[in-house]
Amino acid sequence: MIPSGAPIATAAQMRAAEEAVFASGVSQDELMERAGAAVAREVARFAVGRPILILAGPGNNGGDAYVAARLLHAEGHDVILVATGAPAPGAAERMQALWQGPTSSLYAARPRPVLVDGLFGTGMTRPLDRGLAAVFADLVKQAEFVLSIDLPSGIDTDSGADLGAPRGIDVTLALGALKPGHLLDCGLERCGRVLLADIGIPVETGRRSVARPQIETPGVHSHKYSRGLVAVIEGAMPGAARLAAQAAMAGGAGYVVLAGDRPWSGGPDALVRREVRSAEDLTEFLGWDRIDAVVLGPGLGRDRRAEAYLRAAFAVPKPLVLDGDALTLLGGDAAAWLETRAAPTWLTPHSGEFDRMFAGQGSKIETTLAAAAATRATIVHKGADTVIASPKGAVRVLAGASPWLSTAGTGDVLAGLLAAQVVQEGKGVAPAEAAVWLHARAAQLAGPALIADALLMHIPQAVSECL
Ligand SMILES: NC(=O)C1=CN([C@@H]2O[C@H](COP(=O)(O)OP(=O)(O)OC[C@H]3O[C@@H](n4cnc5c(N)ncnc54)[C@H](OP(=O)(O)O)[C@@H]3O)[C@@H](O)[C@H]2O)[C@@H](O)CC1
Ligand SMILES: Nc1ncnc2c1ncn2[C@@H]1O[C@H](COP(=O)(O)OP(=O)(O)O)[C@@H](O)[C@H]1O
Ligand SMILES: [K+]
Repeated sequence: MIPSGAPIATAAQMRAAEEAVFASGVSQDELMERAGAAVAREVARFAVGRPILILAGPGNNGGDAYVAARLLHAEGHDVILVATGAPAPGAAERMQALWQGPTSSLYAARPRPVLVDGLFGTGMTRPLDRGLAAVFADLVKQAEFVLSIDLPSGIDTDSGADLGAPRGIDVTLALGALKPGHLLDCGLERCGRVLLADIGIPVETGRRSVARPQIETPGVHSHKYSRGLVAVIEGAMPGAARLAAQAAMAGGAGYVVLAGDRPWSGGPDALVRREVRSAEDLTEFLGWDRIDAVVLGPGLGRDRRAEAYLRAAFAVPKPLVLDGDALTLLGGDAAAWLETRAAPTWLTPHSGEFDRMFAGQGSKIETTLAAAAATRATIVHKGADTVIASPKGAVRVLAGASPWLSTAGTGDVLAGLLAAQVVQEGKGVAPAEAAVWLHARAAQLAGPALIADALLMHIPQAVSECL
């Protein structure tokens, strides 16, 4: 579990925020005392009297560990400290000097029921030494409860890449802000439950974890058109567009039209069908001024007709949600295509589609931000770590959604939900954040072994939790 609506800061942003705190007159020792006290509080809560082993590395993460050890020891806990190297001069060294309890060397350390990992935090620069990684993993395996200070040692702060972190950490206590490493890639599965400690470091950032949205109940003056009309375009695999259309309905659009030429008798009667057989038909239909947003791509196909539909949709100055095959058709030319658009666009690629469209290096947050800037579109880069990025640099991340979402059609549901939020919420990351939250919540309500169709019936419950 990840705290929602919390700031996300890189190692460099964290360092800058700490520097600002020091400049305001707070000493490094004072900040470390706060961090260590936050750690001691959580460890005491979870240890409930069991013996504690604390690992302290050579940097400030180790400094936090020395403070926590001292405070826990002073409270009467049974604490043994393992120092993995002499601390660098500065606050960490001073905190080490204040530790007066029992100390063990790493290789002589015996496992204890409670383990505190203060080896490395935001200063991890390279993979863990193999010997250290093995001992650390063994101590984790044999502990009953493990808490990592700030980040699991062996997770890259900015990307979540695996630098040798063990499995089995129960709680990670993030200090001051979440880091990308709590949310992305391997970090997502190694942190356990993430808690956030406020240690008085204000972090100014437009990057946050996804939060539950606020959704307006329709008012007395609302009517179906004022709540927004979503047009979903059918293609070669019509089931995908049907899922998107039904998700748009459940997500609160006032009117949903499914445009295509496939017979379908099974859908809700409230879903309006419009016959569209060709790109000319589509252009004519999309000229209807009642349409507030268009969804194109789920099950579209990649043939000539699909490409002609894509051109027709691009020519219309309406908010556009592009998913699935539409993204594959754009491919590496996405930025050039999107340059031609005046109305806002949302792209919802999974990582395969994203990689076909964009090159780029760095964390999932950095590559998604770069793609948003290049295309001037808001991008929902899906996966177990879903990253939303806007061209203006806003970022939202949702990590830890139900892994049962990894089944065909759930992305189509997200595209429809997104369009429903676009017609209600407007621009940028807000509708994407709302859609991603509703999608994840519906998946949680649907439970294990869900299929995409089952998500649909749980969307209203998810919406009701946002009113
Ligand atoms: N700033 C503050 O006052 C506050 C900071 N806070 C705390 O500080 C943490 C950040 O501290 P930090 O910057 O000192 O980095 P940290 O993670 O302890 O490690 C750096 C040391 O590890 C070394 N090293 C790196 N990778 C390695 C590897 N694989 N294997 C072996 N060695 C490796 C690296 O060596 P180098 O790369 O320089 O060779 C360096 O010696 C942060 O997460 C939070 O817990 C809070 O107390 C609030 C106040
Ligand atoms: N392991 C996972 N954990 C959490 N969410 C996942 C996981 N795998 C996929 N998802 C989510 O499921 C959806 C799948 O979308 P997509 O791959 O486009 O499927 P489709 O095209 O079949 O509809 C996305 O919202 C994605 O974020
Ligand atoms: K750590």
